[in-house]
Amino acid sequence: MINMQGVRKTYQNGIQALNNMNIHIGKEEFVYVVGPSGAGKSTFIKLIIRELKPTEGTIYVNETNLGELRKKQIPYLRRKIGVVFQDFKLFPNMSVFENIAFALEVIGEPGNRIKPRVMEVLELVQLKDKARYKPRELSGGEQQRVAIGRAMVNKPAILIADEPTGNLDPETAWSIMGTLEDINHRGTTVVMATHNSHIVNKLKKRVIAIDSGNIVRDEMRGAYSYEA
Ligand SMILES: Nc1ncnc2c1ncn2[C@@H]1O[C@H](COP(=O)(O)OP(=O)(O)OP(=O)(O)O)[C@@H](O)[C@H]1O
Repeated sequence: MINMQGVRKTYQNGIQALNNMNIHIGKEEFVYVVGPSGAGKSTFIKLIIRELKPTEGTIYVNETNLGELRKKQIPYLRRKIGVVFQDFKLFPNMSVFENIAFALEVIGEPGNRIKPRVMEVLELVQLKDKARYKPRELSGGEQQRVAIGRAMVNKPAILIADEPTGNLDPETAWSIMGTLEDINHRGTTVVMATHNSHIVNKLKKRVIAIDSGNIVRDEMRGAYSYEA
């Protein structure tokens, strides 16, 4: 599903963000990526979604070698990967429905298929009754669920979440985790970068710990840190 071999990323300013990453994430796994600020977590995620190219090494996502991907093929990769961020990144002037539908419109989905699929997704993220609301009329947790809905509308094989609970209170964060678990149980691989030690330690999953650009720990049902 996601395979990195000998991946190194050095930014133009000379900072080596990742050194020799070797990792395999299989189908339907749920993985936390943890590590201190500046460890390389976002760089790892940006490489998977092909926002960045590695300086060295090979990355496969869904059997696609990203190094052989041409620029115009990137949108096809992005359909296989849903992405959610800490700050939701919703369109403020569009309703919940329109925010989700937009992801289908840009890939040229026929109009008659859009409404039924958006309704399915609203059901998945439990926002059917808020379809006409604008993002500013929603709580942070609801906004994050819209972002998750938008990420899932193309039925991607992989959902990447970069600090998805970062702006949410603890209770809302747990409800978002419930949504992510549900998505994972339905067959989507979930990769979540997080600083939320409470969630990682309570809701046990595979933990990949990165520090100074290296994988320092990779454990099934791992903890946030060694001490935890
Ligand atoms: N565009 C960039 N140009 C230069 N250096 C960068 C760039 N983006 C990140 N870095 C550097 O690369 C290293 C890894 O950064 P990265 O954002 O991947 O860390 P992170 O683990 O996601 O941190 P955080 O938890 O704070 O989000 C850091 O030293 C950072 O300063």
